Amino acid sequence: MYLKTLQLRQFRNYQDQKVEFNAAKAILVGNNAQGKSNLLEAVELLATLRSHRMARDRDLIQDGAEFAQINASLERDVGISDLTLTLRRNGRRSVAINGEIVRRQMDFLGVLNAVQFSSLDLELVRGSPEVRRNWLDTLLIQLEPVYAHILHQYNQVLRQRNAFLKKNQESALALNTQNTQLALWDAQLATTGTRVIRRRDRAIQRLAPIAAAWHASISGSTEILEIKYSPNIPLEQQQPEQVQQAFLNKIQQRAVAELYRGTTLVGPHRDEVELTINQTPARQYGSQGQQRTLVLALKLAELQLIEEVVKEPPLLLLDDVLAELDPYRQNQLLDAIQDRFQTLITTTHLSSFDAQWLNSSQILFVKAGEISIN
Ligand SMILES: Nc1ncnc2c1ncn2[C@@H]1O[C@H](COP(=O)(O)OP(=O)(O)OP(=O)(O)O)[C@@H](O)[C@H]1O
Repeated sequence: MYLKTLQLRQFRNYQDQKVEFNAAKAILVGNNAQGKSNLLEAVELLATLRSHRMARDRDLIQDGAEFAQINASLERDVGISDLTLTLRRNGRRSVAINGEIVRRQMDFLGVLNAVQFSSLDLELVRGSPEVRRNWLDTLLIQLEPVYAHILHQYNQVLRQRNAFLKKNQESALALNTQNTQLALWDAQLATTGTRVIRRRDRAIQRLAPIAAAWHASISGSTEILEIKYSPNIPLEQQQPEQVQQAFLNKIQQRAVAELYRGTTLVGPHRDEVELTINQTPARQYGSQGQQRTLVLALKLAELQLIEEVVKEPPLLLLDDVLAELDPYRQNQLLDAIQDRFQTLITTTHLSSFDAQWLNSSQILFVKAGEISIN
């Protein structure tokens, strides 16, 4: 797939800016805080309707404006699509394809695919389990757009169940585990949660061998990367009914603690994705360089897996990471990309690129929310 044009209106520090991409690689160069990452964030939003910066919609809208709009023209094997995402201060969003409003967001997801790689991704190794869950969820949204709906349903049930537990936490009418209202929430939590768990499991099963192969190739086979999905609900059985039963059993076991703490302690909101290198947890393993190798392997695996599933190469968004990789890892990445994946790269200095790369790239200068070609 190929992003031909991108237009940003009242988005972050862009007033109204249109960019036409004319090469498989575009390098966005500029000082800090000029709007380079903002542009990549706009593409990421079109791909996933999420921002890895965890921004709220009102942060994405230009200060003082009521709405922001991102518009893109995307070429795929099936033809050209025109994508529009409108963000409003009240949080309401609308999406359109070829000028027609799309009612369900999941019908918009999956048109544009992109893998984002920024220095924040080192948090995949060092950060909390929530960082890894968000990463996996964002990947899944692109592999199976219906997952966005499934996850939304689970989170809704979780919020309502939590509110119920909280409300009754100190109630004089001590809530007991036989409560019928609670039993209804339990059943819904188990049904929606099972859908989340099974999809996360399938995605990791497909991603893990690809990431391990990349990691072996970059590390010269001296290190073995293992990625293991470690669900909060035991997943020995694969059938949905069995997973649901295991879910309900675990709720029973933790019932007293849940009532006491007034919150849901069981479910995929407590899952972990374990990353180990040579059987040692990656966060404890080795240097920053080795942790970067791991993240690079994950990103290359994401690219490959999305390409396998959607049958077209996704875009790659490299936010200020190339300079952080040593020349060997840079070359691994550049070799893998070649001209197959359209790549948008941000940097503060063109000096970190080799001449061949510079010659084959479109160079765009970013200054205070404006983009120029020289
Ligand atoms: N909602 C907003 N309205 C107006 N300006 C905004 C908004 N959100 C962010 N900005 C501005 O965008 C700029 C940050 O841009 P961005 O994060 O893209 O930086 P960058 O060019 O990638 O630089 P760096 O190399 O530091 O990452 C800041 O000047 C910030 O004030």
